[in-house]
Amino acid sequence: MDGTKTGKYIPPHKRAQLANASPSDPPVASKFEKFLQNRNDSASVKAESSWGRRDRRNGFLDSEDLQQAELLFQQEKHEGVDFESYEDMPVEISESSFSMTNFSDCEAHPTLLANVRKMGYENPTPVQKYAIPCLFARRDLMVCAQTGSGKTASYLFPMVAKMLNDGPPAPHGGRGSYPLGFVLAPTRELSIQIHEEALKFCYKTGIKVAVVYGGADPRTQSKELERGVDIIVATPGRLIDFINRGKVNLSLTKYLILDEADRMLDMGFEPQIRTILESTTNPGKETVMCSATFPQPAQDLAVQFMKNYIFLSIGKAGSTTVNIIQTLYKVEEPDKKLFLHEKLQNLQGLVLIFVEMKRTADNLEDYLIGRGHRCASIHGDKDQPQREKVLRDFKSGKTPILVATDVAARGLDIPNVTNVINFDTPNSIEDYVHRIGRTGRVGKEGLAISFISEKSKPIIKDLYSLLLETKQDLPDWFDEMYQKTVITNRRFDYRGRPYRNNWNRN
Ligand SMILES: Nc1ncnc2c1ncn2[C@@H]1O[C@H](COP(=O)(O)OP(=O)(O)OP(=O)(O)O)[C@@H](O)[C@H]1O
Repeated sequence: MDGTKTGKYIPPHKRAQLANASPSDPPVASKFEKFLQNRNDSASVKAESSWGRRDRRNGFLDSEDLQQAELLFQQEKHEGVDFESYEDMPVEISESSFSMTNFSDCEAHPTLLANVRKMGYENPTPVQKYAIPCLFARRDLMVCAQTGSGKTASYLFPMVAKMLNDGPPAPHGGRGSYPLGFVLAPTRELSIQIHEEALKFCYKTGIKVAVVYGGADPRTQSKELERGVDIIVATPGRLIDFINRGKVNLSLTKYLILDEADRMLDMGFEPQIRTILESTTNPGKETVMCSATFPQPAQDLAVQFMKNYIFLSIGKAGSTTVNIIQTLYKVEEPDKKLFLHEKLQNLQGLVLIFVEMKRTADNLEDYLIGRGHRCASIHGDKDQPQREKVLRDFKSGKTPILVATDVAARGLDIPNVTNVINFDTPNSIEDYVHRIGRTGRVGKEGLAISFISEKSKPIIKDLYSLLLETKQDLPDWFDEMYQKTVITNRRFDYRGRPYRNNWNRN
């Protein structure tokens, strides 16, 4: 062993450096001790599981991760959480033998259970009660459960628990990261949020989590990957980038999770997802796909990547929670801005306004600021630091009104969003469900307002069914609009009679 007078090991790449050290440099031993001292000051915490032992820092944990998790624990506020409304929801599960009542019912490491308590989770939510035991049984799972019902924990908790129970894998000898698990999400902001959740579940366990997404400096992300990461949260494009550059290798990956799976499998993302899933070669891999909406074409595609999977649906698939009051206003396009300005006078709390185009987001932001509102906007043309700042200011209430395109429609969990406004109606009912799901989360109440105009036609039929199903009040004018749309859409056979199929569908 090459070492110093004190017998301490010096890695080869440091030896030349030390040989050239100037006389004013402190002696090697004190330099090393200083390093240890600093490390002990900032991260004197050792991992509480066998995952720490293989750590290059002799089991000491990454101080930044610890500090971030501690900060996140402090921000946890679960007062007012009321899952009663979820309790009598119909549960559809393809195999009925899986359910649990408490987090401690399953074989979970004490550190993980302590983390769950620190997060303020007293009992599992309905989706967690069914999904967690399925995943402990090492089955593939397709989950469809309402927005804000706790799907993130339903896959993170069992993944971390199984990793802790199995212990770290044998050293692979390769360069870069060989993650045991990954979570893919469609937007950068959602990846950041899932990473923060994962940091809390992994607190003090020694399991290293990282997030990689587009728009951020790839060098910082790359350095982190080089040091070795156990769970990667990622947007698909950036992950593929790192796979191609040899920074990530998925040959050991066992836990494959697609959040917002229907979005990930639609035309925009499907080729990237295929590339990623096909580079996972571990025969023991387990796949989870989840979303609040899972239309049949997406399910048909999802099954291509799953084996012997369980299907779990809580509440009516693709529907919204009854905690959201949905209100419609008939407003013609030129009047929408003024109408919005007036509506905003009476709304409290955080208000999220959805528009269809980036340009509209900018225009509307300017208009509302001009009218004295504290407002910002978020969309795909803003650079990433700007996007993150805008979201931080919104969450903190500094700018309580946020105009957004669909980049903010899925997954974002922002407490106190009391109102969602569809300034422009979305193109599909799935987008509508995700958008309004930014309010009324974890059993809280929320209000969703939609401006309906001539341009809303493509969604009228599905919206009508959804509103009926969720027992919302339907204004007469909307009923008429629906009837008209149905009649216009009816097709006729050569004798001028409507097709039977259309009659049934309508
Ligand atoms: N068991 C629990 N007890 C209390 N709060 C919980 C529990 N599980 C999750 N939560 C909280 O519920 C909120 C919503 O959870 P989450 O974001 O996972 O919902 P989701 O189902 O993924 O929603 P979406 O479909 O919109 O992505 C989060 O703030 C989370 O911390």
